[in-house]
Amino acid sequence: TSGLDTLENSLLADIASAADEPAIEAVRIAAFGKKGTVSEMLKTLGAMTAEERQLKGPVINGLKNRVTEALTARKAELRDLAIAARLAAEKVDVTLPVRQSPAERGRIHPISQVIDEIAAIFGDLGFAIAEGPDIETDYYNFTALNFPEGHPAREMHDTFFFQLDEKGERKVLRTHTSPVQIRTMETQKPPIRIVIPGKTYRQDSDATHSPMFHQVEGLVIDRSANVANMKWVLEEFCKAFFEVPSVKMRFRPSFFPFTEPSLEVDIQCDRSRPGEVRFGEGSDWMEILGCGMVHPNVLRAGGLDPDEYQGFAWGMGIDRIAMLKYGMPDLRAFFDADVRWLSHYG
Ligand SMILES: Cc1ccc(OCc2nc(C(=O)N[C@H]3CCS(=O)(=O)C3)cs2)cc1
Repeated sequence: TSGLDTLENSLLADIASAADEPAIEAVRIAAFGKKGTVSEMLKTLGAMTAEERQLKGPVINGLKNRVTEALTARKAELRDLAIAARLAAEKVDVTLPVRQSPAERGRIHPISQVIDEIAAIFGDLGFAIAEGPDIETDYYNFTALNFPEGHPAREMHDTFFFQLDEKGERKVLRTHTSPVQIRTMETQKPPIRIVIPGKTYRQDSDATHSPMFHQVEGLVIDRSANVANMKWVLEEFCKAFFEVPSVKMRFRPSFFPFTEPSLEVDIQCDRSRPGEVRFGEGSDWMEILGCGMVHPNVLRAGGLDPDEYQGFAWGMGIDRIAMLKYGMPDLRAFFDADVRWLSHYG
């Protein structure tokens, strides 16, 4: 039976040296598969005489049992080794400090940053923040602001109109934040000093115009507010916002239905370096806002007597100013909600 011993020793050696589960499975197949060495051995029992089988049977079965036992034990050992290896590989050290990857931190949108800055500057000048509805009536958005019937701004090419509502009222997406000033005059006794940041909507869309954009308007109403006061307030704002000790401003005559006189304001800037704008210096001019003395019809629409009260107002587009301040090429990037872009400016 030396042949049997040799076979058993070589199988046990193969089992012991099987390094992983596929290897031990290969040994099992070599021993107990269809053409397996042990399977073949067991088949020879069938062809033996009764006496022969009596003799060899227990020897072959003994070999089969010992090899099977060794296989099972080694399989279990290899399984445990594989599990231990995975546990080691996938170990997570929960005591490690949190990774501060930038993407995980939220960002304040540049427009919101600019609104906050502007609100803070006027807050320091004694202004309150006022807000109002984005969906406005035709009355508050146009009529109360002295827009005559048939004024082009009332047309569809400029303004988003809603279907007539159940009361036959024409609703619009507000084209400026001015309706809020009317609503404030109706509800608050002068003196009034408010700024109104907010979303405004126009049928406009190209590299420098988005159908939804942001404005900050302001209103001062009391018994003596005049153009000189207006110029001072606007100059203080520009110095603070553009962070310069002095700024040259140019007031050009203009026209708006809700102010008389109306002015447009440029500030001095230097655009000699391509793609860069510096304020408070240079020989170039940049328009940044419009302003004027509140028209008497508008005071009346707010329920005030023009012989008793007067005031001034202004309006500026934030998106453009933010672009200037942060040096952004295209307005549309503001609304793409591209995290990489936002985190660059956040
Ligand atoms: C009751 C009331 C009375 C007066 C008012 O005057 C608001 C004003 N706005 C402007 C102005 O030039 N605005 C534009 C600047 C760029 S923009 O974003 O397109 C809007 C001038 S005076 C507002 C409300």
